[in-house]
Amino acid sequence: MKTIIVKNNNEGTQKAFELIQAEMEKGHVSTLGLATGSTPIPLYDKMVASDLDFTQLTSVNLDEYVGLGETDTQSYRYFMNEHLFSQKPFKATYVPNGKAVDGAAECANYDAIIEANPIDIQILGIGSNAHIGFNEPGTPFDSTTHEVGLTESTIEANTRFFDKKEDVPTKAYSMGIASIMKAKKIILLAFGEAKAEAIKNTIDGPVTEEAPASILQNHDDVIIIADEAAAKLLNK
Ligand SMILES: N[C@@H]1[C@@H](O)[C@H](O)[C@@H](COP(=O)(O)O)O[C@@H]1O
Repeated sequence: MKTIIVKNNNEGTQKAFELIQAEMEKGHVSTLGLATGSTPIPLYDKMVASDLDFTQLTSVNLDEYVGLGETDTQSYRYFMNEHLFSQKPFKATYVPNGKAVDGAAECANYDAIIEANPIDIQILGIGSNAHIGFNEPGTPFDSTTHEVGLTESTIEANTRFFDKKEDVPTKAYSMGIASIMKAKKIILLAFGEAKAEAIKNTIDGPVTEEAPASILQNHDDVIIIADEAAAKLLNK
């Protein structure tokens, strides 16, 4: 696990962009694993502003709210279309279908998509309880795509994107931890003090299902880019 501590979000975003660009220039990227949340927005802005060509690449996103579809402005599909895909076309883009009628079939279908499109670089944010994707504390490390009941703290944290808390979906489909771990390279971004405890548990803590991101200690190509605020509790 490599940790890069940067001054701020701007510097961290630039680093992440350069890493992606370098891998693309080496011809190492066919599939990008993408994340939502506010953290990667500046990275997507940079990708949009760049002259990188994604038309030969496939993207696979981590998660989607159960019940929300492409036209719902809070869906992760809408988010990705808005921030990236409508401006930088990809060959194919995958996000779990929140409107699927048969949840189990949707999860199996998404696993098949991940299998057919091995992820070369996975971008991750992190929840304040160290969740990755929507894999909340307690999620088995051997999980594949599954339906998740969101924790109160995650619902609370995501309320800012909705008019009111009651509008936040209580369930989501998420790529599992085992699937995330199969990505060849993982870049996790963490900015701001609200992520400090999660980053400490991820890097310095034991590998435990109580801190889902701690499993990344067992992956051989993980780069954590944290700003000083998110890194402030780390052992020196
Ligand atoms: N499912 C997403 C995660 O993928 C994301 O990492 C997290 C943190 O979001 P933010 O980057 O806005 O802090 O939010 C949601 O829970």
